[in-house]
Amino acid sequence: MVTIQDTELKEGIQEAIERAKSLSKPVLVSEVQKINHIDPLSFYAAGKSRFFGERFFWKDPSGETYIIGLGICKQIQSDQSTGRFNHVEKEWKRFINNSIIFNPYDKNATGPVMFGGFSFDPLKRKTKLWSKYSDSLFHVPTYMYSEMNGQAFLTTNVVCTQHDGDSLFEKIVAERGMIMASISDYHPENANTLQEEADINPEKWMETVDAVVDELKSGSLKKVVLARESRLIYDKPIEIERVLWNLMEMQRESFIFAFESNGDCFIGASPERLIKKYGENVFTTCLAGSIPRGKTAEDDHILGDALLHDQKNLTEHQYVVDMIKEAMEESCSEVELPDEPQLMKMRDIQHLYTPVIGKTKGDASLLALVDRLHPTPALGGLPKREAVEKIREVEELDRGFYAAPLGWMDFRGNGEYAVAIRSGLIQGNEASLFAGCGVVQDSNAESEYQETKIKFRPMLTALGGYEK
Ligand SMILES: C=C(O[C@@H]1C=C(C(=O)O)C=C[C@H]1O)C(=O)O
Ligand SMILES: [Mg+2]
Repeated sequence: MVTIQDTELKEGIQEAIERAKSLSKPVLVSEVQKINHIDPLSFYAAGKSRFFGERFFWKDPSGETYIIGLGICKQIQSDQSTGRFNHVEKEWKRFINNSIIFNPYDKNATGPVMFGGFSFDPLKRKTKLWSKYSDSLFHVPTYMYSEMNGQAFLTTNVVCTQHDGDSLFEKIVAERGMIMASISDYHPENANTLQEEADINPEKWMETVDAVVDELKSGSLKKVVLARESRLIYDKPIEIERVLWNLMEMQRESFIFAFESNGDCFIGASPERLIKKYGENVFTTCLAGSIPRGKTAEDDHILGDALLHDQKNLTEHQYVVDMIKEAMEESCSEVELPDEPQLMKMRDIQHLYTPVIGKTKGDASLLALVDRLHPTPALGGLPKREAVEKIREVEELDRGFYAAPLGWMDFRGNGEYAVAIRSGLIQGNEASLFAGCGVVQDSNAESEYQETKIKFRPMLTALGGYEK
C-alpha cells in the first residue's frame, strides 16, 4: 500500500486555480512522488473499469522504462497534414508553459508526459477503421506510473480552471486512493477463441507487389514498403491486459505498447526504435531485411548467416542506413554507426540491424527529429516522397497508426518513439493486424507474402489463435 503526502498537491491546486483566474485559461499542476515498485501491468489493469479507453502502456526493449497512464487530463490533436509534428510540439509547450510542477527528481518520464502518436500518412483516404484516432493524437494522463532504471514514480496531473474550488483536490485524492487500493497482481484470465480469420485480399496484394517491382525496375523509385491487413473475430471481447501479458512474455526484445482511444486499442510489440532523445544524446535504428528463425540452434545460425550475405536483403537494408545517416548528420554533430549490419533476433523473425547514435547540434527537438525521419525507408521507401505517394495510390490498407511514430515526450523534451509495427487495432471482440515488407527490384511476391505472414505472428500468438 502506498502512502502519499498531499501537501504539495493541495497547495499546488490552490495556486493553479488562482493562476487560472488571472490568466483566464486552464493551468496544469503536476506532482511527482517516489513510490515502491508496482507491477506495471497490475497498475494498468487497476484502471480498467474507471478509465477504459483512456489508458496507455509502454515498455522499452531494455526493460529500463515503463510508463503507464490512466485517465486523460489533456488531449493534444492536430488535423493539419503539413507541419503536424511542429504543431503538436507547440501545443505541448503551450500547455506546460504556465504549469506548476512539483518534481524534485531528475528522472526522465516523470512529471508531465504526453503519450501518443501520428498516423502514417495524413493524406491517405480515411476508412472507418481508424475513426477513433485522429492523425496526431496525444494524451497527458491524470495518473501515471513510471519506472526508470528500477526506480518507481507516481505522477498526478490535474488541470485546474478558474471555476474549480477546493473540492477538486478532494476528488483527485479520493480517486487516486481508490486506484492504488484496487491494485492487485494481474493474472490473465481464460483466453479467447478465434472464430474467423480473414486475410484481406492476399492475391490482390501480391499483384500489387508484382506491379511495384516492375516500376522499380524502370523508374526512379528504389524501394516501396507494402503492407496488408488480417481481420480476426473472437468469441468475446479481447482482454487488452492479457494481450499485453503475452507480448511481454513472448517479445522481450521489443517495445510493448498499448494506446486506447474511445474504446479501441492500438497495441503491439515493435522491435524498431525510430528515435530516442535523452538530453543531447540521440539513438536511432536501421532495421530492414528479414528471415525466419530456425527450429534448431544450428538451423537458426545458418538462416542468420544467409541473411547477413543475402544481396536482396542487404540492399533493402542499405537504403535505410543511407537515409538515416544523412538525416542524422544534418541534425547531429557526432554520428556513429557500424559499417556492417548485425542480426536482431526476435521470437518469430530475425532482421538486419544497424544501431545509430549521435549528439544533437543546436536545439533539434525530439519531434523535429521524428519529422525528419518519418517514414524511414524501412516503412515508406526511397525516395521518401515518391514512395509515400506510391503507397497512398496502390495500397488497399488504411494504415492509421501502423508503421508510424508512437511514444512519449516529457516536459524536459526527452522521450522516445518506436515505429509502431507488429501491431494491431483491437475493437471489442475483433482485431485488425498489420504487416508489411520492403519491396525492392529483386523482390518476389510470394516470398514477401510469406514474410508478412511471419510478421503477423507476434500479435496473432498474443491474441490467441495461433499455436505457440
Ligand atoms: C513493415 C514491417 O517491418 C519492416 C520491414 C522489414 C523488412 O521488410 O524486412 C523489416 C523490419 C521492419 O522495418 C512490419 O513488420 O510490418
Ligand atoms: Mg523485407
